[in-house]
Amino acid sequence: MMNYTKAASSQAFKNKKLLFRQLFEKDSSTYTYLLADVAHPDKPALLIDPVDKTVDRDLSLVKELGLKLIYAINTHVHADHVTGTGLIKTKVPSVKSIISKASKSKADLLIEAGDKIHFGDLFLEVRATPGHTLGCVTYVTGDGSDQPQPRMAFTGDALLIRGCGRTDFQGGSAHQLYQSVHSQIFSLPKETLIYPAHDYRGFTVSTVGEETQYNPRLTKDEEMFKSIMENLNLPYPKMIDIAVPSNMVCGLQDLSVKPVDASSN
Ligand SMILES: N[C@@H](CCC(=O)N[C@@H](CSS)C(=O)NCC(=O)O)C(=O)O
Ligand SMILES: [Fe+2]
Repeated sequence: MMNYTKAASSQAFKNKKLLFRQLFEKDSSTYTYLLADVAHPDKPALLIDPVDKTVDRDLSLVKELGLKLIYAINTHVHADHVTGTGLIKTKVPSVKSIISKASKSKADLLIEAGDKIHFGDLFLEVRATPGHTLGCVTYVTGDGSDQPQPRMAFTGDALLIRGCGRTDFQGGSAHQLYQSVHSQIFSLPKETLIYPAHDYRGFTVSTVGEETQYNPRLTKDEEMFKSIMENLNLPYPKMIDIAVPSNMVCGLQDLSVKPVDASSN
């Protein structure tokens, strides 16, 4: 009894380090995620997939919670909305923008599979999950007894709840997406929480266990998956011609401030 109580309270303490908020932008049905290590004196924080339209809301929340925003991160070059990462840098210049090297975009830090993004004593691990776009990555909270449990996977558009990202533009490939999800996401522990970049039906969170059992696309074999993806017949995102070129430069195309190119540092 004593041991159980001690173990349970110690686990709860470990989880208390992480402040987590799921935020929503309604026009593009995009989720932005705020994470911070609130046990660290600086309360360092990061935002995953902020949207330009909701940057002021997100920065107000960061301020109200007494956090120090250090990173503004994208899972991929979005096609349906303009990222807020560049705009955030114009308002909080110390923030570093992050995107994958494989996206061929500009940002302060260009990350690759296996990289770790540290904020305080917590970190995100980078997993390459191409297929929706060539440069898609999934960010997974750290593995280890001092990291939040269960782990959380921020899958961008690679894996959506009971769905997945389309594969018909931006270097998309159904074969690649199938392999990415199975090898990099479905291989995580069943209790891992899935937090996607979008939901169009009101879902907020899933788990690896749920998606391996109920995802109507990714539970099929690869040939069936490819056939499903070829027949989605989705209209192109309304903003694609504005969003993609803009997101290649952190959403700053129409502003005078340009982001720093990490490769020139
Ligand atoms: N109607 C929306 C775009 C909807 C869309 O294409 N969503 C993408 C993710 S944003 S790149 C997607 O992959 N959807 C998969 C699906 O099965 O819905 C707009 O015009 O912006
Ligand atoms: Fe996308």
